[in-house]
Amino acid sequence: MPKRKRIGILTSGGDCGGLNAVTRAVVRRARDYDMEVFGIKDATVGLMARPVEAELLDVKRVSGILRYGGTILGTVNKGNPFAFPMPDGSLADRSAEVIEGYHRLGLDALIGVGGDGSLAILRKLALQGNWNFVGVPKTIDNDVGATEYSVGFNTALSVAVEALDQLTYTAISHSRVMVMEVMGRDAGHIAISAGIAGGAHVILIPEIPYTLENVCKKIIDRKERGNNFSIVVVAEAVKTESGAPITYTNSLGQCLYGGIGQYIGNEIALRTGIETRVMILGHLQRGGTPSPLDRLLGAAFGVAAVDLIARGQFDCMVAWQNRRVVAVPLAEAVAQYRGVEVDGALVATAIGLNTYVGELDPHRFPSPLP
Ligand SMILES: Nc1ncnc2c1ncn2[C@@H]1O[C@H](COP(=O)(O)OP(=O)(O)OP(=O)(O)O)[C@@H](O)[C@H]1O
Ligand SMILES: O=P(O)(O)OC[C@H]1O[C@](O)(CO)[C@@H](O)[C@@H]1O
Ligand SMILES: [Mg+2]
Repeated sequence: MPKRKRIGILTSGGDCGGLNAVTRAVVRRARDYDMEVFGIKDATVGLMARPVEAELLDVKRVSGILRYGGTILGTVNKGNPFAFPMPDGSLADRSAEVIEGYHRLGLDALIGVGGDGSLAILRKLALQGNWNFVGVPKTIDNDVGATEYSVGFNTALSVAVEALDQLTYTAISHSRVMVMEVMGRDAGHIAISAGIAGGAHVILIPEIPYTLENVCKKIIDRKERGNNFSIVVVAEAVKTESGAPITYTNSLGQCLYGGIGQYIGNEIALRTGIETRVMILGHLQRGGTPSPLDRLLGAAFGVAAVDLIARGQFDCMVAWQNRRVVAVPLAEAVAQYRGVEVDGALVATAIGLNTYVGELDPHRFPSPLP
């Protein structure tokens, strides 16, 4: 009897809604091809461990998990195997151990569910180690190239909009400005989408420069027109007006985003005299019940990823384009960082709503229409 094909699946980078929907779909689809599936624990960390940390997944094991937040497989967003932090503080190239982990497990192919950072690392490992690799894009940041949507973005967006709705009530009751800082790493996708859907009056994203003068002018104009409150959404990677990034280093020496909301809030209060409060939405955006759309996307991507393996199509990523799942070369997906399109429909929509989104050509009259 021919040996059953053995495939692995791992999730890497920050967790997000919909990861378990991918895992479940992979296991269910693999059954159709009589492939066995190993779930690798904590991404490259599981492949580096000896014995390799992985569990055989069957349909029963993944039953019901599409409702759960997080990932049953565990994940990492630190410890790049090409520059792995060692106990003595040095960085070591441990890629060979990770590569060997794939072969020790006897895999015929691997599905890596990751964001831009993870997919770039996994592709490098795959090329170096002769892995048969298929990528699935996931990240709340929605910044993976070549796909309109990544798994997890929609859940984060729902959380952010719900938060904005709640902040609006308290802003109105107290006649305040509320500033909400959202995640997104170096892109403003969560901010622009949540800002529009949550009715924000100012949306600041890293892709568009702004002036504090015009942020405050918008808020004062609203007050003069009888609006006692304003809502500001700011993406974590927005810089100060003079272009300085705001990050902090925690006690483990990790450099993280966080704090631009406070900077913007302080400046608004100082310049307008209006009481202002700031909220950092933080990791709430990553968790919680996956939205229906992320479950759908995760399911479609999981099924398609196994189909690609069955067809022997590797070094590619499943992507959502024009209402379909397609396979794109992984090189293409990781080559282009996908920020918010300054000339795109969402920025045009925000401008059409008279939202301040930064300093764009005042003579342009953009429309969401092409
Ligand atoms: N073992 C690992 N596997 C993959 N990426 C890792 C690993 N360890 C550390 N990283 C780092 O994590 C970063 C992942 O970047 P990032 O946090 O953007 O994650 P991602 O995969 O893009 O997903 P997300 O953006 O949703 O967290 C990479 O830049 C890489 O340096
Ligand atoms: O979980 P950590 O390490 O704090 O990472 C936070 C980062 O991860 C993300 O949630 C996903 O990339 C970013 O939006 C955020 O900057
Ligand atoms: Mg990323």
